[in-house]
Amino acid sequence: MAIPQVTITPEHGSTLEGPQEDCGLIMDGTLRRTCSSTSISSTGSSALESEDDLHSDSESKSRGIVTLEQLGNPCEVKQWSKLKTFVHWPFRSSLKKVNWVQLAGHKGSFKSAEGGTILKKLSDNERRCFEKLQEDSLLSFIPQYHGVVEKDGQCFLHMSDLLLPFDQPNVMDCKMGVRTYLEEELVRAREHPRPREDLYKKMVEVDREAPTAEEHSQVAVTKPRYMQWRETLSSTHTLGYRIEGIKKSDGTCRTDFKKTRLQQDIIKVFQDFVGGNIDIMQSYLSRLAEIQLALSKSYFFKQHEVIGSSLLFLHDISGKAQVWMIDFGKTTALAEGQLLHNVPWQEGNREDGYLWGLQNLIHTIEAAKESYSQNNQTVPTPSPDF
Ligand SMILES: Nc1ncnc2c1ncn2[C@@H]1O[C@H](COP(=O)(O)OP(=O)(O)OP(=O)(O)O)[C@@H](O)[C@H]1O
Ligand SMILES: O=P(O)(O)O[C@@H]1[C@H](O)[C@H](O)[C@@H](OP(=O)(O)O)[C@H](OP(=O)(O)O)[C@H]1O
Repeated sequence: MAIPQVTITPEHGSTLEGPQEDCGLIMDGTLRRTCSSTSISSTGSSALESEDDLHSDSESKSRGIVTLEQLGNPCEVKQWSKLKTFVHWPFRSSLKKVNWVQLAGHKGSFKSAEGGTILKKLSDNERRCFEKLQEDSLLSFIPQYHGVVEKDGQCFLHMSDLLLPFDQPNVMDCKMGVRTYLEEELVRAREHPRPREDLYKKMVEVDREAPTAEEHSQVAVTKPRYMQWRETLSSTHTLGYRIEGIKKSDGTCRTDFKKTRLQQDIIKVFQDFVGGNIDIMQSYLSRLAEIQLALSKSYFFKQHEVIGSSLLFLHDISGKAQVWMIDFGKTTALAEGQLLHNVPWQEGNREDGYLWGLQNLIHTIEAAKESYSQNNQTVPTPSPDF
């Protein structure tokens, strides 16, 4: 059976503000990570699966509202702890389509499953993280994990859909840390540079002057070079986090944050995201404080270089607001030692600046809350008696 294709469609009523990226494209459903291509050597702690397998110039990123095809039957869902081997997923031939929001990541990575769950293309590295996290203090802050399912040689991580409890959710993806590439990607690019034309194109789309003369002549840049450029252009370097995308309940979605770097600009974006709702800002702050506490207790966190992971913010009109930790595809175990996550990165120390970024993110939201309250203080109406 052919792998179902995923189609991105603009949701009814969506308006495209500013330079939108990709909202409304037909996605290439080609599987990037198959069971075989994702297997990492048994000795490997490496999160860097063969770079050639992991990307192709024809693939692109998902930015917005997607329609997921629905696979499977909830009866087959098994708890991860009971799962000894991959579950063979009972794909059905009649597939329903489900509207969903995917603000970042690779196109075609997700499928919908029944019972409020989703399937994400397997990366063995992410699977290992989910398995280890089942025993960790971070468990309450990650999607519920139901194991790996397999069909026709293609494997998926099965997890809860965090959008499910929300009615027309507002969603924001914040990529955490001061660095978005693994140290091993850097080493590899140095040893075997593989300049990429697609990354060059993405770079000149934003800034024609960004590539060096050599890169211009090659019409290509290496991935670490591209990733470092993205980090300095956005707030990743200066604040330790960056906004990747926002989808609001009115259907609008924005992913044009590549140049959003200054705290004052992020504050405006955040205030707009929450519609100036102070209670929601406070709920987000409380949840981030809980995450901060859980991180301080987490054995997993101390032991892993957390790269490219995001905090997913969700709220809706009912006032419900949650933050979840997602995307452990590039979260890599240390062979020895522990990380602090709040000291500067120098090549070799594997620090990722996650905690520093989280602290800055909390400060930014506090500042957003304060400035909103100051600017919108209700002046008491003078009593007619005076
Ligand atoms: N469990 C979930 N529930 C709801 N939405 C999710 C969930 N996991 C991911 N998403 C959505 O999908 C998007 C991409 O997720 P994720 O970062 O895990 O994908 P990825 O392909 O690993 O990304 P990247 O290529 O940047 O590493 C998120 O921004 C979010 O909108
Ligand atoms: O956000 P942009 O500007 O589109 O750039 C992409 C982004 O940094 C992704 O995180 C990265 O995937 P990984 O995190 O999986 O490395 C991807 O690399 P890729 O093209 O090699 O997939 C980049 O192209």
